[in-house]
Amino acid sequence: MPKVLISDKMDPKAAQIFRERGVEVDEITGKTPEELKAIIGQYDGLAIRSSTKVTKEILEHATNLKVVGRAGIGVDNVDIPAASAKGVVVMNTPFGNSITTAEHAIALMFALARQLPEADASTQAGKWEKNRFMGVELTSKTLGLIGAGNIGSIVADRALGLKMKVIAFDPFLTPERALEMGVEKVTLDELLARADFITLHTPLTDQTRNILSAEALAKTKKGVRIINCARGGLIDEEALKAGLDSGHIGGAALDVFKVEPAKESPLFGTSNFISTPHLGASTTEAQVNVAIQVAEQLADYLVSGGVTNALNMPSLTAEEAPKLKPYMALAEKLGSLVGQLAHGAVTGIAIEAEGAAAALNLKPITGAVLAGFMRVHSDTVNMVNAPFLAKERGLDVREVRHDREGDYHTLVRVTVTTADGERSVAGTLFGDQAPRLVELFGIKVEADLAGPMLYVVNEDAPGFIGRLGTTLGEAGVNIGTFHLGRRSAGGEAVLLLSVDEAVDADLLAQVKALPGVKTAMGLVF
Ligand SMILES: NC(=O)C1=CN([C@@H]2O[C@H](COP(=O)(O)OP(=O)(O)OC[C@H]3O[C@@H](n4cnc5c(N)ncnc54)[C@H](O)[C@@H]3O)[C@@H](O)[C@H]2O)C=CC1
Ligand SMILES: O=C(O)C(=O)COP(=O)(O)O
Repeated sequence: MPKVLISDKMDPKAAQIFRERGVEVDEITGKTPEELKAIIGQYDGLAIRSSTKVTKEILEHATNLKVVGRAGIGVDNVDIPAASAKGVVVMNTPFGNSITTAEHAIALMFALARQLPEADASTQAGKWEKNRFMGVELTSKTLGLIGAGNIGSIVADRALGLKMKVIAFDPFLTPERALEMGVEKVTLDELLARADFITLHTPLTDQTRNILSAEALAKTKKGVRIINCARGGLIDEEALKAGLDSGHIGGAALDVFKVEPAKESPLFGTSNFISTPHLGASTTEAQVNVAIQVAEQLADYLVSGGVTNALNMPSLTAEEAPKLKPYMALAEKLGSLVGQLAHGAVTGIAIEAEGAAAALNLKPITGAVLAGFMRVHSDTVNMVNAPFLAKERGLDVREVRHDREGDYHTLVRVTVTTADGERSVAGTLFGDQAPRLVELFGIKVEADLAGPMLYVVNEDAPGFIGRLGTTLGEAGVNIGTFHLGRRSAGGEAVLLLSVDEAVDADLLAQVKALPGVKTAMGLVF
């Protein structure tokens, strides 16, 4: 039974779903990295929010880990390249808390416009300072969105309802989408110069880090009010403090900080500064949504192989997974076969699908071919990290679908390109389930690729099979299955034998010495 650790506070629905889906679950929150390292080895899955930092060191100790699920959106607390390199799938729940977070941004905008927290504190202190708190109206003001994705567009929708003018800076925002959203697409400098309120809704990446730098803040309109419900590293906090102190910045509301938990900050106590402790996603509705989603997604992956919302792997629905499973087994065997047989550096690999296979999602099939191909040289390769490793090695990977009907109702062909040219193998599924090799380097064969095997290429001549059988028999090697194919009578023949134990170097040398043998190799599947 797969075992999952919930390491951050999560709605109880998550644990309930895991149990209902046959996944064992432990809820252990608030662990230090050292404590987490000590226990993470027991788990197949890890469900987190933003507190747990899934670092390279943690992943090194996660010997059984297959999947990390983020109950929320931002995954800057997960070292995705390290997870990919280890073959761990990373998933998030991209929509579950977006409305809630957008509402928090709007709430903070109102709070800034009317200085609600300071007015509240003063009133409750018995001061009744009616003349101290003069606010601004939102109607007709310009709201500048930095980042117009899911949350940014909900914020835009709400702001338009408040009769604000919305302008947006997002390099990936198309003019059509801007039109549909009812916002004006602008450059960052234009946004800085025109916005009365600025709200940030981008992930934290190398491009967005410090996007509101001291220099950018200096370009803003005097009196601008800034809201950040995205990530702390997007704003230079010291420059923000200086801007608030000088009065150039009229107000700032931060839900997120560069260092969290933010127990101290030069910003605390500054006039017109409001803060909340990363509460953007903290509503009952959003937490139920993300808890259900993350548990369903992790359970799907661990129980049936379904992949949803993965950041480092193509999606595969829980319905598709059982259909694709035998294809992935076939693909992995074909990848392994070409990996074991290829001589010299492989520069390209093509995956072709014919018949029923052509209608399938090819990404997982390609991942399985690459995993089989590269596992020949490394034990730690799987479907998740194989495409990344292939890219790292500069392997040119191609996927081709053919409409044509071939000899088989379904066929997957894998062709590798080496300095010596192209070589291909092809396989089908018998009864839609059992992987079978049907073609090897242009020769028709029919073989089950399983366990230790012996591969022999020889000149087709009478008596050869007998001599080979005797050689193996004398060495005490039992033959399980025997598959033969040849280009033409008397031409090149290929033999694939499954053997009960791997053929050792001595025996291989004897086989190679038999008359007519061109190549002989031991294979393992
Ligand atoms: N405070 C909180 O509790 C929460 C914070 N968040 C944060 O909000 C962020 C945004 O979430 P979503 O809108 O769902 O993500 P999203 O992926 O739908 O949208 C992000 C947008 O940022 C844009 N973007 C990327 N690089 C950019 C750049 N250099 N300049 C301008 N725009 C850029 C993208 O094109 C995209 O449209 C998340 O990454 C997360 O960090 C999300 C949920 C809760
Ligand atoms: O979903 C996100 O990106 C968030 O920042 C929410 O964080 P949390 O789950 O509340 O720790």
